[in-house]
Amino acid sequence: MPRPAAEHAPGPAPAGPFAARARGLTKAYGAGETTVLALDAVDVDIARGRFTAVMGPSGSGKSTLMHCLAGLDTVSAGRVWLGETEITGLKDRELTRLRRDRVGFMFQSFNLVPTLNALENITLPLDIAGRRPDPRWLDRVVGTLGLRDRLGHRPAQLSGGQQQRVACARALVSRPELIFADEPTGNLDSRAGLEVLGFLRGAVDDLGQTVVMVTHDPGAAAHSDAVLFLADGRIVDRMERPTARAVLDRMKRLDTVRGPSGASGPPARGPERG
Ligand SMILES: Nc1ncnc2c1ncn2[C@@H]1O[C@H](COP(=O)(O)OP(=O)(O)OP(=O)(O)O)[C@@H](O)[C@H]1O
Repeated sequence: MPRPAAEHAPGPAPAGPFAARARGLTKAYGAGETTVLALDAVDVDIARGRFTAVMGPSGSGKSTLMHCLAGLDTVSAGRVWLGETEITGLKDRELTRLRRDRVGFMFQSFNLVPTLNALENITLPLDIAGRRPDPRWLDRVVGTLGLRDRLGHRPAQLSGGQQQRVACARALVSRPELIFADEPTGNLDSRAGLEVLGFLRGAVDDLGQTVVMVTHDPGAAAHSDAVLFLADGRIVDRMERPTARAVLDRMKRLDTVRGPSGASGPPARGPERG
């Protein structure tokens, strides 16, 4: 097993245009016989300015990977960098600041504040940080997401798709280096889901953002530039320029190899690159 993060002095990131990186990332939950190894020495590079999807069977470690890369969860061993900054070993306060300044989050439940209107929800993370939004960027995000005429509405007055777009704008407004989206289309009908995927795609293509999206949906993954496949806490494959068909086929093979018990995964193919 790699050395625990606490034994490393934070160091510079391995070279490369990466928004996030991990080496030997290991996460175990529980202790003794009930230990669950959610991530098993994962090496991963998240390329800057690209849309990466993370797929895998239920329990394969997708959310854990995202949470550890985003500094929302501690690691059991290994090292994680956000941009050039190693986050393993950072103190809570430094980590909170780094997350606030450099990472945006979108979750399946949109986590909008019901008593605030759309604009207030969008700017809330900046308000909390005591920062003012850049008006030109805010205008561009709101325009790109088609929210201009909805800014005064409260969440209850918006459709599911519009609420998710507000959550998307909130993730974008601080111009984060990296946006993590956990099943962002999970609660939406297919039309609204497509809309949100289109906006995430646009955030990458038009606004130059980096997006990492966890999804179960091959159709959603097909909007990404590359898909990482997880099984039993390991990255077992990746696919460039995915199509829904190819992703579906790959997922079926993953499920077949794992078998119904999920006890054995396909052989790991070594460190993930680029
Ligand atoms: N807080 C926790 N305590 C104990 N075990 C946990 C905890 N969180 C996750 N796990 C376990 O770690 C493993 C990976 O969980 P994770 O949520 O990352 O999987 P996932 O691929 O995102 O699953 P799903 O697709 O079902 O959301 C699972 O076996 C899960 O039961």
